[in-house]
Amino acid sequence: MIGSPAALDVRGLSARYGTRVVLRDVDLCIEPGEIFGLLGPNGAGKTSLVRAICGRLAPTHGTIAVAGRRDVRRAPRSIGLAPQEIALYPALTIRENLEVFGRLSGLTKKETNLAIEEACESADLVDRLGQRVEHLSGGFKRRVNIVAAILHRPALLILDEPTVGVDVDARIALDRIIQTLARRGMGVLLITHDLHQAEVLCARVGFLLNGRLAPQGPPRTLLEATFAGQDEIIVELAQMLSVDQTTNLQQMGFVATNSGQSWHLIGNRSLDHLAGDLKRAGIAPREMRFRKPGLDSLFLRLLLQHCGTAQKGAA
Ligand SMILES: Nc1ncnc2c1ncn2[C@@H]1O[C@H](COP(=O)(O)OP(=O)(O)OP(=O)(O)O)[C@@H](O)[C@H]1O
Repeated sequence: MIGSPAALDVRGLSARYGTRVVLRDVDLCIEPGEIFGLLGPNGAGKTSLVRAICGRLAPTHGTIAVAGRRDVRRAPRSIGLAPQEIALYPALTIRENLEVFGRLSGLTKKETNLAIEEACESADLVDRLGQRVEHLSGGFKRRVNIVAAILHRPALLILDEPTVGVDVDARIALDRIIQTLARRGMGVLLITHDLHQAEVLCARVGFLLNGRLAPQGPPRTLLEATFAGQDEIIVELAQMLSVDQTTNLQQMGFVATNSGQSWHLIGNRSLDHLAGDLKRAGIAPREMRFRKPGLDSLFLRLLLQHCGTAQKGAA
């Protein structure tokens, strides 16, 4: 892959719907064989970025190249897109579905059959080709959804929430398939709300907030730069807090997630010391634990910073 152009090279991309700016000066490069995790809250602009990459939203500024080509609409075979909604024909078998998608991608019948064998080998679907999609589990439907997107061997595979709604075993199987595809040289843009999946799978991740893609980098590097070896203390509650107790927790530096049942604090503090502070505030935790901060901790911090900036901007 040395010498191959980047699977995706986005530079200074801005885009808008009418007067509403949705992407702001986005830089994003994905090398062949690299899995990049695109993270961000609802409405951040992830779908708009995918639409721009696929040539369906015109940039106001900046450039997009897929596998070295700037005119993506003339090179649709360079991109494979597996949408979040399963886009398959339920009454057809896996093979029949894939034959339709192969032909739609512009492959001949012979090329389609070859591609089906090869892609189904990677996704461990060979023994199931005769099964009707409506009889498959959610995890297997998601596998077929991915295979349908790669029959034409795209340089860039875009996966929009590929593991949403599947159980843990199926998720692990899907993660392996994604890794296999990357090892074969595809650049993968993985859009996910599953921050644990992103941490395990992605060489680099980027946070999209209000149309800006920053920060981005390897998960470990981002976490080290933000938290510098500090611990995260998580306090789980089983009680409703009074206004005073909530204020107390916030003054100790805790922030709430999970509808106020889970409180998080970053810092090197002793559990005994904290337990004393909580007791004095009349708070009896169901559980207290330490862990190393993960991408979910970083996501929470970025969201709080973003909300703070947005509130200051509005004031
Ligand atoms: N066709 C459109 N016209 C006008 N505004 C739009 C259009 N599509 C999306 N938007 C707005 O652009 C912003 C970004 O939307 P987008 O769908 O790209 O976000 P997203 O990160 O994909 O969200 P989600 O995770 O909910 O899918 C949102 O505020 C959305 O309301």
